[in-house]
Amino acid sequence: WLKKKTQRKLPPGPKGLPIIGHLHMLGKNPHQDLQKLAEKHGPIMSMRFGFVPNIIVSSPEAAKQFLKTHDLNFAGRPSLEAAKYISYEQRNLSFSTYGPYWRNMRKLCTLELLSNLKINSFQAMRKKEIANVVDIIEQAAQERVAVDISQRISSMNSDISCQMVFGKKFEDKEFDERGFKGVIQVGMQMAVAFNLGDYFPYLGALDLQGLNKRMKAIAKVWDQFLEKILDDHDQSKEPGQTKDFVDTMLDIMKSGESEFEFDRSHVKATLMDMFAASADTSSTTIEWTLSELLRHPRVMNKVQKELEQVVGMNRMVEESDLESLEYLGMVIKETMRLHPVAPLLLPHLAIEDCTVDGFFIPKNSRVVVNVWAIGRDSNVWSDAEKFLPERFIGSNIDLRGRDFELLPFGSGRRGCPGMQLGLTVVRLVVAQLLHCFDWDLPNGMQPSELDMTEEFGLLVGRAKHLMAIPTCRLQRK
Ligand code: HEM
Repeated sequence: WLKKKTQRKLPPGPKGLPIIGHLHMLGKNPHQDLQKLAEKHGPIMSMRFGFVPNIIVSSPEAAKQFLKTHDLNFAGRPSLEAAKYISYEQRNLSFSTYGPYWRNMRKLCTLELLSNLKINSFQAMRKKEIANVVDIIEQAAQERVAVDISQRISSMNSDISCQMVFGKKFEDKEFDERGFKGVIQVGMQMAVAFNLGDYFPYLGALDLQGLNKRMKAIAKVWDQFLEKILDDHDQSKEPGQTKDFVDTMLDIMKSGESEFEFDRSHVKATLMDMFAASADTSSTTIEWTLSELLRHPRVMNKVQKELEQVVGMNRMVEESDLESLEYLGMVIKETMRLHPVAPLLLPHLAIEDCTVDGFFIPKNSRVVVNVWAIGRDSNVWSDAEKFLPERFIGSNIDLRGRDFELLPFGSGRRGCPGMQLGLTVVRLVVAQLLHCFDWDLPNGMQPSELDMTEEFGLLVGRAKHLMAIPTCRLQRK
């Protein structure tokens, strides 16, 4: 047994320190630090953060091994302190452990919220929300003032997600003195904060940083809000009224016919998950796309020319136009290659011991796929650091999880179930904003001067808000 054990070859990795392992090697941007380390130690790298073994995956071939060949074994999720406190003991979809509950809940969400049929049923609502933003930007265009694109897009997406998931949108004042967005942001910040308990499990219960206490407090505010939504749905039962996602979840819960445990806490965890997973992912991708377009006026003009040809200058963009906007599709792919909003995906967990590429991967290792590093790998992409949408002309490479060199939505069992919805919103908003307006950077800033610094968090967005001055392009009737 001893011989067998010592023969097991772990993936290579840097030398760690006692107790903390390799934690000291991660700075403000872990995806960038891990990329540099992988260049030295290889695409399957072994590291230890505190007491927790991690496997860092940084090439398309290696990603394929973990997310396709051995997908089933790596479909677990680690139990993180934040997931425990703000997602009802991991009853949500994103962080639930792999098993029948996760499978059934994923099926339910796909069918009741994320299928093409459901996505299309919210088309009119999206159109209205985007038209509201276009109105506001038109006003700014008349006044020749800069628009805070980051803030506008984020709040519009939050309204779109609210209506899809909760059935209506909310005013800040309906929530707490910090406002709707404010409370969500506090929760998100705590979720990504460095939590000792995630790396030294025995310390978790001691809550030395006081983080768990603060997370419990924010979870309470969330819970009251979600309870109110469930109560409102329970009370407004008018015959013939169309059912929304909350109604459907409540019906299933009350019927008692679900094949899995399903009470109020499961409903609340899932609602919150769907909201959190859908709002900021799309808006951050839109922000990066517009940033790259402002830095590359040639590309921006080309997208606008395509819009002129496909849509014409007499009307706004409709969702039915999106499939014909081929160049726009390439621009989105190129943006997601350079700026995947979840650069390390969500952490996966090895359910059993496994051998990958001759390396032994112990059970319970966390698997981190660095799709940011893969997207910028010069062995995979020529001129990897350049923004060149034309690289996709005549190429079959797609971003839906089939091609492992481009994985902004992950791949396999745990791949993003909201991809179709996300891509619809991203393409529609970018197309509409470029069709209705020309954009200039404020204060005579040159395109090459636009700051593209990233800020690492639950998602990786721009460190600074994107500001630009609009000029009306389309005469709206
Ligand atoms: C541009 C938009 C989006 C991007 C880039 C994105 C990206 C991702 C990524 C990278 C993952 C992790 C995959 C993994 O761990 O292997 C993920 C998971 C997930 N996404 Fe998205 N996403 C987007 C939009 C959405 C939307 C609109 C929803 C709808 C509610 C959604 C729901 C989810 C859920 C529930 C999971 C967890 C799946 C599971 O663990 O089974 N996402 N997404």
